[in-house]
Amino acid sequence: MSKNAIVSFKGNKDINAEIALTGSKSESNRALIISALSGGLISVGNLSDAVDTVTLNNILKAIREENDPDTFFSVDVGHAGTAMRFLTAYLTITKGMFHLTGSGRMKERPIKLLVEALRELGAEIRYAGQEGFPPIDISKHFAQSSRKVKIAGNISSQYLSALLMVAPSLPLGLSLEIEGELTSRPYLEMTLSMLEEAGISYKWEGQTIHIDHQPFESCNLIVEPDWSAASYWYSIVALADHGSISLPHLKERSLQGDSRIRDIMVPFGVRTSQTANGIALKSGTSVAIHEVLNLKDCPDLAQTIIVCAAAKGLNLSFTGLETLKIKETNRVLALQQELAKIGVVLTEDNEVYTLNCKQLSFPEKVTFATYDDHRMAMAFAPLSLFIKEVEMEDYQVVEKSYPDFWKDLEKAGFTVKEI
Ligand SMILES: O=C(O)C1=C[C@@H](OP(=O)(O)O)[C@@H](O)[C@H](O)C1
Ligand SMILES: C=C(OP(=O)(O)O)C(=O)O
Repeated sequence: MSKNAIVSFKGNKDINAEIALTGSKSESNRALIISALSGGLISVGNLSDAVDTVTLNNILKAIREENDPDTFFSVDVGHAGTAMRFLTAYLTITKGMFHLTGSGRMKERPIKLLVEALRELGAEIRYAGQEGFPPIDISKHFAQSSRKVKIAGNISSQYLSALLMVAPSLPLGLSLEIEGELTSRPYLEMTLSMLEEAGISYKWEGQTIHIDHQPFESCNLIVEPDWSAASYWYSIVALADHGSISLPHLKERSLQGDSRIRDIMVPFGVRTSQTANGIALKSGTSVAIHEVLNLKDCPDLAQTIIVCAAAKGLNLSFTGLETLKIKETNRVLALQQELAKIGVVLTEDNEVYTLNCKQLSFPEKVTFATYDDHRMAMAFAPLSLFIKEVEMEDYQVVEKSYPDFWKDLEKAGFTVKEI
């Protein structure tokens, strides 16, 4: 049974705290797959506490412990998109027969392009439900028939990352041609950097990435703290009267594209400095933003930035939000519905999304729905700096990527009471 919580902030809006963020969910899930592919040669440090990572880790362990290739294995990833996509490719080349499924929402998140690419390489995969969507059945037979595969880049970079991680283990290697524009590019670059750290060489020529069949090298993949989680602290500092937050171990130069939050938040009045121990955020002066913000490279920051801009009454425009519709929920619709509760309208016109904050107002109490989406809860929580009582529905939803989010808010002076 899901539970709600009342989130509030009393006193002056002066915030001062040190917050130790959990490891990046994206880096962790790649590290787990790469380690599994290396046959244990590669170890992983500072793994994320995210439920998505715990789920993937448990699945990989259970598969490793089962050594009868004729056992039919049923695997449930819950809400974890990367786990679904990465496992689809990983299980294709793993001995055994697998039924791969997930939550109700996962069955609405497309997987067709990845399945088609794997079939082209020689995989036998069947849809066990609706064509193009999980659940899928993966047979034990895989004989690579081709090295080349083409895939559209505009739906999800996770398909490409999934293919690239298994590439060194494919007998013929892989030449992956990206068709059209590429969404979430930093995530693809993260995959290649982590493969490189694991001893894998690649060539990126024009639209094609080539990886030959090659062995992994022994190493320890250390996961950095999660920059997407850091984004909620940027929002809090941007909305507080005075904010000073230190985030240990976070590095400005990061594999994570969401580290762009640092530059995006400068005009929102948040200054970042590198310290001996990590980074420090401080509130400063805001400046007007005239350009349209393109979030194609960092879709997971969209909710943080849009809600923060709305609360500041900024009529900003955004592009690059198309993939938000196929994430944990239709995030565009969810934002529209919840922003309406503070009088803000988010319109969509030909892939340009614009905030209209003319009627912005903060009622004494607002109940926000979270749509099974951790980022809805975390993006709207900072509004408790303006709204006396924020009731957050199904507040534990944050555990997907940042289980300690509410505890950390309490450290910074917020009150979080389960009801
Ligand atoms: O590869 C990854 O770790 C991720 C890629 C992105 O997805 P898309 O490539 O589907 O945009 C991002 O939204 C997701 O949270 C994590
Ligand atoms: C989209 C996300 O995750 P996934 O696609 O891995 O479910 C997210 O964490 O915002």
